Amino acid sequence: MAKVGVLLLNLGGPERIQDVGPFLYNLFSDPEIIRLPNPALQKPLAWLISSLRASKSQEAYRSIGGGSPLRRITEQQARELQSALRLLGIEATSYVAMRYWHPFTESAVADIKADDVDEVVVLPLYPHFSISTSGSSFRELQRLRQADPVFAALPIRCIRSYHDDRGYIDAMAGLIAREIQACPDPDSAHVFFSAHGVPKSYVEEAGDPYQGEIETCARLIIEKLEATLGHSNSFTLAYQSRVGPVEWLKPYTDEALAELGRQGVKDLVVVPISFVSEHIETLEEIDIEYRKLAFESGITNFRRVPALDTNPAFIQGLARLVQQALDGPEVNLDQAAALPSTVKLYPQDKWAWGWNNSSEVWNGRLAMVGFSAFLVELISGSGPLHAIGLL
Ligand SMILES: C=CC1=C(C)c2cc3[nH]c(cc4nc(cc5[nH]c(cc1n2)c(C)c5CCC(=O)O)C(CCC(=O)O)=C4C)c(C)c3C=C
Ligand SMILES: [Fe+2]
Ligand SMILES: [Fe+2]
Repeated sequence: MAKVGVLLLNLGGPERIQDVGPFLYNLFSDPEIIRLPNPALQKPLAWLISSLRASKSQEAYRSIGGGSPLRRITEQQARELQSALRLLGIEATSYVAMRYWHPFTESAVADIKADDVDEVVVLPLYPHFSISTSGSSFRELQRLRQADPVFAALPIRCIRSYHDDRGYIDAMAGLIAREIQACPDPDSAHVFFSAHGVPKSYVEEAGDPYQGEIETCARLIIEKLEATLGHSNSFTLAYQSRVGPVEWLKPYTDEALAELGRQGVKDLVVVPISFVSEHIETLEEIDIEYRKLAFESGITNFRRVPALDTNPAFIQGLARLVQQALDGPEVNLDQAAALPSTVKLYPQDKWAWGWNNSSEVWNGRLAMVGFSAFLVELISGSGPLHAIGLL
């Protein structure tokens, strides 16, 4: 029987307070997270942003016990999935590959090679594809495959996303239905989907399918809820966890909560939709920050639906996805990371006079260089602005 390696992809999280700075540096070093026109600026800017953000992030991780539970939960999911697959008669071993913290993707690949597996199924723990999450991990794996002929020779089947998969949708609807039924008047409970946001330009310029997949998923969950409960609940979809000054997908969760409060909504069932594990954004941002905001806005009953974690229906659904992938054709990493070909990835490099795409790009590049030099001078305390007395 073939030995199957199931490679679970996730983001990773700092396990101790002292890991927060280096974890943030790894995250912001990724061009799929901050898209800069000039790669030479990536590392200095990552250092700068991680240094500036570290204390705020550390405070958030302190409030949930001093570190992220993501590794522990992902490893539990991996063990349970492995058992479910073995019950289906598949000789599977699961491996965890985190993008920005331990266990890193390289170490998962080293384990796969050491175990002599015959083929690999790549399964992101992100049901919805985004350039910034599954896309980034697929590309990281592609780099490792290109550098390693032994890994490159292994047949690979990638699962790109499963936002509309029955197993996943039904597991989510099951958890949400329990919270709706616990409300004093289940018919009038308002279902509030809060998805992790991404910058709007990812969707509108780079063609990230993320927003479309989130919207489809929310609709399918609502349909399943109606079929299960026999009544329809009103719902909102909003986006949380915005970072930085650019515009992200809207509506923003905080603004949408305040609006529902103004409209007189009292019972709210909050669904963390893009996350399959508890982590900082559910335990701190939703449970502490948004709960407080909701109460201040007049919402009196704030029920947060738990993340799927090792929910048996969810794990069964993942096992079926792996089984289907094994029965289907090979899907390589390029196919899994592909975006629609008609979209603008980066504006053209060609120089042209006038107020056009090219001049906008060059203005942006010059502004970025100037801004970075300014920040470096601000931190180092010396440079041309100090020399002429402006700083
Ligand atoms: C669907 C899930 C996620 C998307 C999409 C996503 C995009 C994205 N995230 C940042 C910035 C940060 N993310 C951070 C942590 C973090 N993000 C996700 C998931 C998605 N991110 C997870 C699972 C985690 C780990 C949480 C944990 O428990 O440790 C952080 C660090 C935490 C903080 O300081 O807030 C940052 C920063 C961007 C910029 C982005 C899209 C471009
Ligand atoms: Fe994130
Ligand atoms: Fe956050």
